[in-house]
Formats: sequence, C-alpha cells, structure tokens
Amino acid sequence: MLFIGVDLGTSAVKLLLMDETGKIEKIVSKEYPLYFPHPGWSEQKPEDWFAQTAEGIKELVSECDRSEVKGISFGGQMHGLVALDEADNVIRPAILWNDGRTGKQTDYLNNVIGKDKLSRYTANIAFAGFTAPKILWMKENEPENFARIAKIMLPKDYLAYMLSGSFCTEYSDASGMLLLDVEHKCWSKEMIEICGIRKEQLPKLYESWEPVGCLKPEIAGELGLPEDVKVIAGAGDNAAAAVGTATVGDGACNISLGTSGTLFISSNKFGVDEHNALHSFDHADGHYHLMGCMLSAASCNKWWMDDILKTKAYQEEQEGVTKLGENHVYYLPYLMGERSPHNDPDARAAFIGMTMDTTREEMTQAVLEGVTFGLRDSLEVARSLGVNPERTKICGGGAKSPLWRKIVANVMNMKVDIIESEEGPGYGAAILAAVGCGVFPSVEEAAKKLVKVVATEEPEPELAAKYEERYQKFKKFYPLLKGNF
Ligand SMILES: Nc1ncnc2c1ncn2[C@@H]1O[C@H](COP(=O)(O)OP(=O)(O)O)[C@@H](O)[C@H]1O
Ligand SMILES: O=C(CO)[C@@H](O)[C@H](O)COP(=O)(O)O
Repeated sequence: MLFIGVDLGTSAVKLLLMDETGKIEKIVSKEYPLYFPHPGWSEQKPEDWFAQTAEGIKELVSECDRSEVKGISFGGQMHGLVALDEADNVIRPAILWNDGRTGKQTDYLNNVIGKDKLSRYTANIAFAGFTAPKILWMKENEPENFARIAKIMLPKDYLAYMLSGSFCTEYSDASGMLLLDVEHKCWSKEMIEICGIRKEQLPKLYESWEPVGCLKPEIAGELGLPEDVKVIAGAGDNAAAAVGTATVGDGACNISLGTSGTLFISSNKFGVDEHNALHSFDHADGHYHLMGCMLSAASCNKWWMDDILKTKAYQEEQEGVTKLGENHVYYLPYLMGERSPHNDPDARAAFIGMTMDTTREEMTQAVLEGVTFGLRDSLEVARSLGVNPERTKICGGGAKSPLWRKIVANVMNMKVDIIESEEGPGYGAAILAAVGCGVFPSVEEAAKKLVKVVATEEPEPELAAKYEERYQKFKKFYPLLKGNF
C-alpha cells in the first residue's frame, strides 16, 4: 500500500510517497511564486498551489504501481484566507499567514471586542496573520469581493476541495482562524457574528485522520490514480510536522525551521497561555498543543544568502562559521514583523554590534543565532507556564544544516533529536493518510511506530553557557527598538 503526503509550504509544495512500513519511496518538490504587493503584505495564488500539486502528484506516482495508492493527505501552511465565489472561482489571491496588513482589524479585535472575550470564544487572541482579521480587512477594504464570498477555506483545504469536491477542514488548522472554539471543537457563533459571515460559508469540521471523500473521477483520470483513493482531512503544517516527528503525547516538543520558525509542545490537556504569546490549538492526534510562531526563520537565512550575499551555497557559507558562542554581532529576525512573542507586525530586522573587522561569516552566524534566540523567546514563555521540555525534535528546511542544529541545541540547552527525514509535514500527512485508510488504530501509535530518531545533538555545557549570556543580551534589543521601526 502507498500513501501520498502533501506539504503545502510557503516556499514550495513538497510531496512524499510512503509505504505502509513508513519507508519513503520518493519525494518531489515544486515551487510557486510568493507575492509581496506592498511592504508587509504576503500573497500566493491558490491556482498555483493546485497546479503544482497536481504536477507533483503525477511525477510522484510516475514509477510506482498506482493501484497501490490508497490515500492522500495534507499538511498546509496555516491561517491563509482562501475565498471562493458561488461558481468556485478564487475571488482574490490568498492572504497568507505572514501578511501584516491587518494591524487595524487586529487592534479592533483585541482592544474593542477584547482579549478576554476572544480567549473565551476561541482560546486565542488576534494576531495579524490569523484568518478572522483578514476577513474583517476584506469586508472593510474590498467590499465587492467580500460580498461575493460563498466559501472560506484554508490553503490545504483548497487542495482537498479541488481533489475531492468536499468542502472540509479539520480542527488543527481551523484553530488558527480565530473562528474555532478550540477547546470544544466547534465553530464559535460569536466570532462568526463579529466577522459578519454565515456558518454556511465555513467548511465542515473533521479530525485530521478522517476521510473527507475520494478523488473526483475526472481528477483521478487526470492524475492517473484509482477513483477510490481516499482523501484524508490532514492538518495545519505544524501539527502535521508534529505527527511526522512523533511529537505526540504529553510534553513532546518539535522545532520547525521552515519559512516560519515554530516551537510546538504537544499536550493531552487543553490549556491557554495567560500571556497570550503562545497559541493554544488542537493537535492532529486528537488532543491539544501550545505553539510559538516566528514569521521569519529559514527565510532570514535565505534573504541573507540569496538577496544580500548572492549565493546559493548555504553549506559552504556555513562551513566558514567556526567561532560559536564568540560572536559580537546580533541579528533581530523580524523581516516580516513578529508573531510570538511580540505580536508586532511593525517590528523590523536589524544587525547590531558590527565593528570595522566584522566578517561575512560572523554576520551569517548572527542570522542563524538571531532566529534561534527568537525561538528561545517562545521557549521562555512555555517555561514560565511550567512546561519545560528537556529535548526536542527538529524539522523543516533549516534542519538540514548541522551547524544550525548545533546552535539550536546550545541556545535552547536541550537535546535535539534528528529524525531520519526532515520532511516533517509531508511525512506526517502520509501517516495521517495511512491512519485514515485503517492501517493503524491511532495517529499516536502510527507516529511512534514509524518515526525513527537517527541521531541526537547534545548541548555542550560551556557553549550553552556562552549562548545563555548572549541570549540575555539579545532579549534587551527588541524592547529598546520597539516603536522606532
Ligand atoms: N542548509 C540550510 N540552511 C539553512 N536554511 C536552509 C537550508 N536548506 C534549506 N533551507 C531553507 O529552508 C526553507 C524551506 O524549508 P521548508 O521547511 O521546506 O519551508 P516551507 O514549509 O515554509 O516551504 C527555505 O527558506 C530554505 O532556504
Ligand atoms: O503561521 C504559521 C503557524 O502559526 C506558520 O508556521 C505557517 O503555517 C507557515 O509555515 P511554513 O511555510 O513555514 O511551513
């Protein structure tokens, strides 16, 4: 039996073919453009996602026995607003998770409706990238588009809709809309009213492992797959990555170094961060999780390498970094503003502390360190809530870098478990597909059985102590600069 896991990321869609023993048969990646039509805005075209996913699936199954493909599922970039009209046309480009245009609507939700009420209705407060403020933005700024909305969905749910015709979502991704009552797993009627929408415009809710339908016959024909291939609901990419790294059960932790950077802590009990810095969301295993999200993680390194140093040779550049813990340069990683913990769409990136003899290598190092310090901010919030994981898994494009993994282990002072494949969301999505097809009794059992830790990066006490000192200094810079960006 074969299962397809689709990771609808921000940089690309990554597709993975897995057999029932968890072996990865093939991986395919297809890029699409990311548009920044104004500073701080971030959009992609859902049509590009689907076109590239369809091409990717064809390539993925080109050499296998297609009759063995039993299920397909997804891990998708979260929070993006996809709006379709009555005829299923995409009304406007999707407004993504890292889009900062909704400052006014976010302030309205947090300060006029009020954080207490939002937290009571949804378990979260408003962040600029969440879906509800984008709906309010569209209502205010594009009333004609708003009036045309027949269906509101999240990025990966658009793929499920195009493949199966089922207008569906699931709890983990829906948690990031600020429309879901996360604790009770139902749409919040108060939030629906506040956003001026109707429940019929929202998709039907499923658990991540539940089948939502099968491939539409014409799609099956186009992809060259059997019509009985099951489409399984899937998860937000972070919950999918947690499944793909076996971050399930109470207290398990995963760090993702993708376009965004996330710290994900799985929990069997529902809980809310009283500081409102970490999100309280449903997990794809049927339970809950806390999560801190940085808007620019591996994208900081990509910007520094591709746009400034004009190189694609990440590994060669990183090989020049030899003085870990010794750097005098600091980097604030706020290229797109910041979500956790600052909730400040106006924050901006900065290099601090250069001298005449500062080198290119020190600045490269500062970028990797600055992103990691940003993630440590979220870990500090978790620690203040009494959640103190002693080890973490790691995934995402940045996890390919041995240097970055070492920096993570020492800045966090945690053991970092390295998984056989860093394709967290894609592997998690394939596991969800296998569970949905009845191969495993539960997500937790499947993940624990299939995911293999191949090595552990241990923190080194002397280096961790140096990083502790540097982190204490890093922490002081944002409050000093805040309001002046
Ligand atoms: N060796 C590396 N060091 C640092 N960053 C890397 C490395 N390899 C890939 N990346 C970065 O990882 C990111 C892609 O990671 P991925 O998890 O696929 O992101 P997304 O899901 O957001 O598309 C890109 O920004 C890419 O530049
Ligand atoms: O906004 C969040 C999580 O709350 C991001 O993590 C997005 O889900 C995008 O993820 P990547 O493209 O970085 O995987």
